[in-house]
Amino acid sequence: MPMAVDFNGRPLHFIGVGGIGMSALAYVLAERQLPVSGSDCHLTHITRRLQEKGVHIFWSQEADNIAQATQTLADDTQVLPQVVCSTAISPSNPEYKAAMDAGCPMFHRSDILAALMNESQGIAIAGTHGKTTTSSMVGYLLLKAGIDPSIVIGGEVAAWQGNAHVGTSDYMVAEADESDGSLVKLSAEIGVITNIELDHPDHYSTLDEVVGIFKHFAHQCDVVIGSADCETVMNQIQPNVTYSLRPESGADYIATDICETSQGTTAEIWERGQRLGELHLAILGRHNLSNALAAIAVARRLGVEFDVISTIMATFEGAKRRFDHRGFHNNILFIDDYAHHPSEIKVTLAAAKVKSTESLEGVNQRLVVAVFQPHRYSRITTLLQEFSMAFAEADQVIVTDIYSAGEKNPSGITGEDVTSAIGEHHTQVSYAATLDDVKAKLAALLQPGDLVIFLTAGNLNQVIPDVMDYQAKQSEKTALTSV
Ligand SMILES: CC(=O)N[C@H]1[C@@H](OP(=O)(O)OP(=O)(O)OC[C@H]2O[C@@H](n3ccc(=O)[nH]c3=O)[C@H](O)[C@@H]2O)O[C@H](CO)[C@@H](O)[C@@H]1O[C@H](C)C(=O)O
Ligand SMILES: Nc1ncnc2c1ncn2[C@@H]1O[C@H](COP(=O)(O)OP(=O)(O)OP(=O)(O)O)[C@@H](O)[C@H]1O
Ligand SMILES: C[C@H](N)C(=O)O
Repeated sequence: MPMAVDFNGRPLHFIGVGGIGMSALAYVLAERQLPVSGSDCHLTHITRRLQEKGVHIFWSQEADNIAQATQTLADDTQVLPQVVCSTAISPSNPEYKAAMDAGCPMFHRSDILAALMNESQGIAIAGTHGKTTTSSMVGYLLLKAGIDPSIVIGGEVAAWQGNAHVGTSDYMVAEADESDGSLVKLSAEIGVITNIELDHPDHYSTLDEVVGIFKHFAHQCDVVIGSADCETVMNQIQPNVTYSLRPESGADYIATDICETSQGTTAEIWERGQRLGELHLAILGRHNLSNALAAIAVARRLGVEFDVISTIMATFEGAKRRFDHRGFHNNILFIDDYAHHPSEIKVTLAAAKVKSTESLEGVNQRLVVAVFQPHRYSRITTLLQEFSMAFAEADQVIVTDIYSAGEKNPSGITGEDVTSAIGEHHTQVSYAATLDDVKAKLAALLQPGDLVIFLTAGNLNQVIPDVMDYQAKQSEKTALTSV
């Protein structure tokens, strides 16, 4: 029987504490005044936020951190920390090895999440795509509706200034990640499954293996809410409650009269054949209307009236890096999006196309320029054909080299291979290997009126401030010369 996590005062030490999932858990436990420490090979605003919460952050990741994280009690008793690891931490990591050698109780991130969920009324949001967005919507909806759940998700939301919130109710809204198979450790009163596809060939060889994990998770949920627009969810999971963008689906929750504009999406929402009312979303994309239907189904299960739901959802601004408006300079709109799978790229470029219909004074043509940073050699190698056909809605495509995400590259695949594959189906595609090459290419390419969307789960979005700054200067030059 694996050792239970001790939340009664024994120290916890997170290796990879800056991770988007790890940091959310560290935040919640630090908020509970537990002794929490951690290390990460990258110190960011996320580790700084933890430090402000009282988490002891080590400046580097090394074996000695374990001894330093060990507490010495009054009678000189040494209390070894409970060590929590991200999947990103390999067994060769020096701090991991030191913890093992010292005999520390070892846990995975998912063990901590499962323990927190087990002591809560758990609402777990799973699915290959849309977990962060949907869990953000559910958290926001319940928070603003006065239910005040705790929230631990894989993205940052302005409403709670980050990826975690400690609520006053027994409810906990959690993003349930399937990427490493640890989803099977989670159980919940309500489970949501948005869709099921192969996205992590680093862990799964076939779609069937992915389905098996979701089935295991679904059996551990009292109620499963699933998308009727995903055949695999419907055929393999048979959710108790369904939602769909297709009225003919017969789903429990459907959206009709869908109207997408550059300012947002409206739809009529129905619950088991009864009209609930009109929904307006400020965030674009049919995929986000689908995510919103899942959130509505959760809120209705908790007894929230639809007029409250629609009022709150109209003010939801989304999660960072998900169709995230970064700025508007020289009549060019800059959007940052986390899409890193062909299905995600398709739905996001469709939303970008709608956004580009927004009329701009003095501009008669608006091009969608997609800058794509392929993510994980394993994903690109396995899904290259699907990636090659995912960019039809973009007018121009720039492809960078592949973001490794810590992976090795046994197939030797490169960003140039991705560029060539997309080029089989798209005439306006080019390669910009490095972030500096991207800046140079955009300086030459972008025109007033363009909408440039950065598709990245890696570090490509680091270029956005410089690119916007360049365009702002261009705008000033134009203004001066036109005087
Ligand atoms: C690897 C993994 O399982 N990552 C998943 C996990 O986050 P977390 O466990 O926090 O992982 P990280 O965000 O990837 O962040 C990992 C952190 O670990 C540091 N590091 C990494 C290596 C090392 O040697 N030393 C070291 O310190 C590194 O700097 C980073 O801050 O849970 C999140 C919430 O569900 C997922 O979104 C996330 O990405 C899944 C896959 C996806 O969405 O598909
Ligand atoms: N329901 C959906 N179907 C398809 N794509 C979606 C959906 N929702 C969001 N996306 C796209 O996927 C990207 C990632 O969304 P999000 O972070 O919410 O999903 P996730 O499941 O947490 O992702 P991951 O686990 O891969 O990090 C978004 O930026 C958007 O491009
Ligand atoms: C983006 C996703 N977290 C991955 O690591 O593949």
